Parts: sequence; structure tokens; C-alpha cells
Amino acid sequence: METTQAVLAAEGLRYRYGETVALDGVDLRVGPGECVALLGPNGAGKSTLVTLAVGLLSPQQGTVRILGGDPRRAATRRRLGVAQQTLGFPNTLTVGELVSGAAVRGGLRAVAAVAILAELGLTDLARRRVTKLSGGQKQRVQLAMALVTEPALLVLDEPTVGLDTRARRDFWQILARRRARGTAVLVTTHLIEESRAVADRVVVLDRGRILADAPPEELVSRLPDRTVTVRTGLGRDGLERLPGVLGVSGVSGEDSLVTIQTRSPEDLLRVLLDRDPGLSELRVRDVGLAEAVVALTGGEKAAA
Ligand SMILES: Nc1ncnc2c1ncn2[C@@H]1O[C@H](COP(=O)(O)OP(=O)(O)OP(=O)(O)O)[C@@H](O)[C@H]1O
Repeated sequence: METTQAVLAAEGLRYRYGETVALDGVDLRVGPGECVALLGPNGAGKSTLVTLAVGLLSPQQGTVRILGGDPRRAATRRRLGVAQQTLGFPNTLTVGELVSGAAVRGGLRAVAAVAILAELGLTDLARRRVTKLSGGQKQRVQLAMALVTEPALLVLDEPTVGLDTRARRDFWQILARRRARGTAVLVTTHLIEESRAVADRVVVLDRGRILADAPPEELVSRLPDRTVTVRTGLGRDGLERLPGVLGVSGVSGEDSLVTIQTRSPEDLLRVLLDRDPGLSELRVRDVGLAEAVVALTGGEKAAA
């Protein structure tokens, strides 16, 4: 039973652009303090879902609610913080003007910007025009504008693209503090392993449908847990018949570098060494979230 009200609740969402079906019956809930990563290949419907969630599009079928309210209404939109790469800045404004403007639009006093500028390390840049910022600095300004109103839901579109390792770590730390205070986060990303580190749940979208909605570790555990990569003269037929083999990829001719999925690499290696004493370049590794998403969406695109 649901005990707390969902911050974001989408039910039966369908959306098409002419003949193109972008969302084909999507249900999604994000609770207070939860971080949900939205993954999927290009064209999966991620942006459409996010745009409906923030009230910039109206559902053709289904409903979307933010804390029970309609996101197309201004009062509901005030509970949202949005950072989308496609949103441009008015070039004539300074960092301070942009963030204090966001505070005022959210019903706060302009001075509310001071604390968030400090938290994001932007105080020294407050008088600088946005045109004179680096890509990473612009990302931080977007985040400051999204956070200044203490939103109930943060919607972030590829927020760490272009950030270096330290900036990325700082970014997730800032979000962790907000989440501890109850802010929910919906983040679209192609950085699959990053979602594994920061998200409570990963939602895999493909061709407008949700293929999986689960904690990242559960997604990974649905797959064979190891891959063995090896250079071998054994052909595909021989490899596929070996005990415990679940899949083989990369066979391109004699002495190919092949990747074999298995639940039991130890047993597989014993047999491989027996059949091909010339075997070389052996590597065994865990399946990552990237493979889990690729397997679910059935294509290489999702891992890009
Ligand atoms: N304005 C539009 N007009 C027509 N078709 C559109 C429009 N916006 C999106 N689409 C189509 O709807 C589908 C879903 O697109 P959407 O942008 O939601 O996917 P996405 O998962 O965000 O993709 P990406 O990872 O490439 O940003 C795609 O087939 C896309 O071509």
C-alpha cells in the first residue's frame, strides 16, 4: 500500500506526434526523496515524458500529477525545478540576475539566490554574463535556478554532461542533501553506470513503453552475471554448445575475440582450455548496467 503521496504520478500516458507514437501507455511514480533515472535509446520517449511531467505538453491520453496537482497550472509548476539542456539563457543577463529572477518567479525574494549561489560555488561568478561562462559553469547556473525555490521535484535532463569528475561528484552531493530533505529527482541520462551509483530506481523506456522499472542492482541481476572475453579458434557453433553458455558475440572468423555470457565462468574456462589450448587474452567481468539496458532494449544504441 502507498502510504505517502507520490510527488510525480503519471498514469496511462499516451502521446503521438502525427503518426509517430512517442509514449504508448506509461505509468510512473516518484516518491519524496527518491531519485529515478530514465534511460533508453534515442527516440525512446524520454523527453516527451519529461515535457509532459513539467506541464509544457498536455497528455493526449492519461494523466500526470505533481503532488496531486496539474503541472499545466502555474501553482503546481512552482513546486518543480527544471534543468534542461535545451533551455537557453537570455544572453544579456548575469548569473546573479538569472538566479534571483528564478527565485522571484517562484514567489521568493531575490535575496534567496545568495545561499544557492554559495552552495554551488557560483558567488564569484554572480556578476558575470552567462555568455562568458564555460559549459560546466552554465550547467551549475541551471541547477541553481532549478534549486532556488526548494522544489518538491527536480527534473534534470542529462545534467552531468560536460562536467568533470569533481564537478560531477559535487553535483550528486548537492542533490543528496536535497533528497535527504524530501526533494524527488527525475533524471534522464545516457550515463548508465552513473545511474547505477545514484539512482534508487532505473526506468528503461523504449519505443514509448516502460521495459523495466527497478532498482539498478535488480536490473543487473536479471542478466547472466559474468562475461568471459577470450581470443579463440573455436567457432560459434562449438562455443554455443559449451556448458552454461547463454550467448556468444563477436565471432568474426578464425581466432576471433569473442564475448561469452555465462552464469558459471569457472566451468566454462575449464572446458574452453581443454578444447583450445591456444586460447589467449582472457578477461572475466561482471555485467554492467549498460549491458542490462542494452539487453532490455535489444540494441547497442542504449549503451551509447
Ligand atoms: N516535435 C516532434 N515532432 C515529431 N516527432 C517528434 C517530436 N518530438 C519527438 N518526436 C518523435 O517522438 C519519439 C520520441 O522522441 P523523444 O524526443 O521523446 O525521445 P528521447 O528518448 O528523448 O530521445 P533522445 O535520447 O534522442 O533525446 C521519436 O520518434 C521522435 O522522433
